[in-house]
Amino acid sequence: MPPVPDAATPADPAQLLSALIRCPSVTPAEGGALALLESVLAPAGFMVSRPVFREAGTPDVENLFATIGSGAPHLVFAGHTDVVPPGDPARWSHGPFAGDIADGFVHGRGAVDMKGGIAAFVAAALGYLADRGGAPSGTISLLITGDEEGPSVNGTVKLLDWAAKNGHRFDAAIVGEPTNPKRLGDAIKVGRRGSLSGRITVFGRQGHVAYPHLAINPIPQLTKLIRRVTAEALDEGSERFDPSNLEFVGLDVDNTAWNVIPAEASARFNIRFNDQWTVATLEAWLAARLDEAAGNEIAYELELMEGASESFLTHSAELIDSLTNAVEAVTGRRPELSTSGGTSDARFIKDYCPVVEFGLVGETMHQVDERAAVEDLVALTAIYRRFLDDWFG
Ligand SMILES: N[C@@H](CCC[C@H](NC(=O)CCC(=O)O)C(=O)O)C(=O)O
Ligand SMILES: [Zn+2]
Ligand SMILES: [Zn+2]
Repeated sequence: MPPVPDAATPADPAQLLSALIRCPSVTPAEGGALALLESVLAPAGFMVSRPVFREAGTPDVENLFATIGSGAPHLVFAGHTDVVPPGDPARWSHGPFAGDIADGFVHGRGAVDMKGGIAAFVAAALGYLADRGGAPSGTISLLITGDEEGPSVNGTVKLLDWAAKNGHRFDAAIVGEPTNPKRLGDAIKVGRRGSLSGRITVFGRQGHVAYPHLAINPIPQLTKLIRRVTAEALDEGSERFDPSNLEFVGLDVDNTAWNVIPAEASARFNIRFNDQWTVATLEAWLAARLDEAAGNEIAYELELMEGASESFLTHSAELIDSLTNAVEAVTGRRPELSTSGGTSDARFIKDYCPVVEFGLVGETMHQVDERAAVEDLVALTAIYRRFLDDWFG
């Protein structure tokens, strides 16, 4: 088994990642991952807090905030130690929580999403501090949650509020999510599309399938509504964002019988939307089309779920240029400034300071045989280190 990294020396990112993978931190379990980070950060002089956040109806979640130095500039590295479940371990070439280092890769769940990003920024920060006699010329903080892959209720959103209440003001943030599609240096994320989930429920009248004139079947009515809202594209994209897309993700009819017309049918959807929309304009767009299709004939309800996020774009040229230059200096490639893909905890951080995202190559994230190239971990550490030297320079 690979050794736990030596806390007294700047961490080797591959060894640190291997040790983190051996902590089975499937959301919402802490799995030892935050304790391991604390054991590496505290001896280096970081003040480490481990707040636990709670909310009715959601699991309690452990989080970590570590900070060193004082005053401005205040840089925060952000990320999550929770991971998605591995599925059947027998399908993996290396145990999902074994942390094997073999064939030039660190193997295991979370290798790229995103314990690898954390290992690299911890190694970079420890190296930077060691070279500066233990103190930054400003403040470096680490904001790590155990609730990114889950409901995202007891994680970054509450940790940011906690940090603000404890007097921390950030000037810039880097999230270590895997942002590169194919090769390290492909892309920095400088914004994210918004996300809105909702449900359309059609109310019919339950009845016997042999006597349909005495019932109202909500299923064909629901399909009419679905057809209407999927009949046209939301948009064709904008200057900085991909097109918005609306996807139906579930159909729910509470009926196990073969001879009963059900009373209700509902469809769940998620919309990923660009800067041409807000949650409010999307609601109006949906309502107009649903009303038109429903007329007086279909009784329906549109519900929008809590936790929607608006799109955002980071405008800080200082932050984007510094990171771009660091990526180019190490990889020889100038990264695309991207807003594609899913959302991330940057959607919460952007309310506190400019935020950009850069991490490993995301190709194997959430897959069986997730793995990070050791070479990429070393290069990512060098990129973060270069950024630190430049930012605090
Ligand atoms: N479960 C949470 C957050 C879901 C975040 C998730 N993000 C990714 O998959 C990242 C992929 C990428 O970087 O493109 C998502 O977009 O659904 C919630 O729903 O609140
Ligand atoms: Zn992630
Ligand atoms: Zn993920």
